[in-house]
Amino acid sequence: MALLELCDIRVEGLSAPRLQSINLTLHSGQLVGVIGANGAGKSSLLKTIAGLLTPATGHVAIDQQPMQQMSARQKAEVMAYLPQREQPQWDVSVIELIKIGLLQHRLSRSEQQLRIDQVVTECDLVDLSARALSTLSGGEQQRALLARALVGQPKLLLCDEPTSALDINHQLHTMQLLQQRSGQGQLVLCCLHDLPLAARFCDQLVLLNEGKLIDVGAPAKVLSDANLAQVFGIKAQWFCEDSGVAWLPQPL
Ligand SMILES: Nc1ncnc2c1ncn2[C@@H]1O[C@H](COP(=O)(O)OP(=O)(O)OP(=O)(O)O)[C@@H](O)[C@H]1O
Repeated sequence: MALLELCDIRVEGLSAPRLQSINLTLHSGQLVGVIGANGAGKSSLLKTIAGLLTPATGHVAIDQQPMQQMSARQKAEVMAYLPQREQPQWDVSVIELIKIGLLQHRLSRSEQQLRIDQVVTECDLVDLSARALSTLSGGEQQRALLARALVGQPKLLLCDEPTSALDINHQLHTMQLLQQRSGQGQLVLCCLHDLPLAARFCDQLVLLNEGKLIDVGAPAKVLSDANLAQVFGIKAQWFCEDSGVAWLPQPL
């Protein structure tokens, strides 16, 4: 059964629609990469699913339930959203930030502590947990914000460029973590600019261009020569091993 359904979504922009004619059905237990050039509509798609942008037409359903009919608590229980950029409003500590991710969840104190300890370890925050957010580097803040999104173990996890500020070790670790979460049954949807990373870790890719859905499917299918040329204006040589994927991109 589909966890997420988008039906004929259109989101208006200033001079052109940010999203148009988007139809998409995704199932639980998948890590899905959203790819496309700057301005393609990736963040707009995640914001629409998160309920932060209201479509002019169409609807979003999560677990068969139209999102417009869901209360704030229901939404918080079922999904978490990691924005592309977030300037934390309060200079809380890492632990206090992570606890915000549990506010709408009814859990015992011991279960809360278990979940917090788990994400602190998973996001490599053990030595940073008492630090105020303002004292962290950009990548450390990104890991703290990811921990806040992970801690509620939502059915639907929306991550907008979760690896953009991370060093290579933390990029790999974060993608493995997201893959692990999808393996446990969550649907993880994440915007990525790093196409080899997307090809290596994602079960499916969603390719957007100028607000339209161009292709959906396995990375090998979506990262075709024709799609790379049309959307990014590049050609690429790919090197695929069991241990990973690399590429040599060139402008057309
Ligand atoms: N607040 C806004 N109001 C109007 N238009 C917007 C707004 N934010 C973004 N847009 C426009 O919507 C389109 C899609 O933007 P979006 O941020 O979704 O792209 P993106 O694929 O996430 O890009 P990037 O890779 O640069 O993050 C772009 O044309 C952008 O200029």
